Amino acid sequence: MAQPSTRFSDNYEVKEELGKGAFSVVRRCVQKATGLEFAAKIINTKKLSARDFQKLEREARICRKLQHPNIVRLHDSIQEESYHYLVFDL
Ligand SMILES: Nc1ncnc2c1ncn2[C@@H]1O[C@H](COP(=O)(O)OP(=O)(O)OP(=O)(O)O)[C@@H](O)[C@H]1O
Repeated sequence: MAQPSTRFSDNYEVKEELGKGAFSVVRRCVQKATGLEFAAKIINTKKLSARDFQKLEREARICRKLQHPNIVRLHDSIQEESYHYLVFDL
């Protein structure tokens, strides 16, 4: 049987909480391969309605396109079984 995907925890070490959003917790994380630090916005997708889930996908799609010195860059976007991880520059 296929193992559930653990792409986030395989690749990042989760550290302290940096802040909270309406549907998310933002935590500092360290990319294991590089030692680089990022801010991971961790969203419990089990609590989201279908509409909210669409909004989350839209947010990720838009963030991926944004390139501006005053806007944090979306580095990675990972969907696992119960959580979605948006990995931003810290
Ligand atoms: N890239 C980052 N670096 C450092 N801290 C961050 C970063 N992103 C978010 N935070 C912290 O997390 C808090 C919540 O993040 P953000 O404002 O993105 O959430 P939100 O848009 O309110 O959330 P939601 O999408 O759940 O409604 C911020 O106020 C800030 O303290």
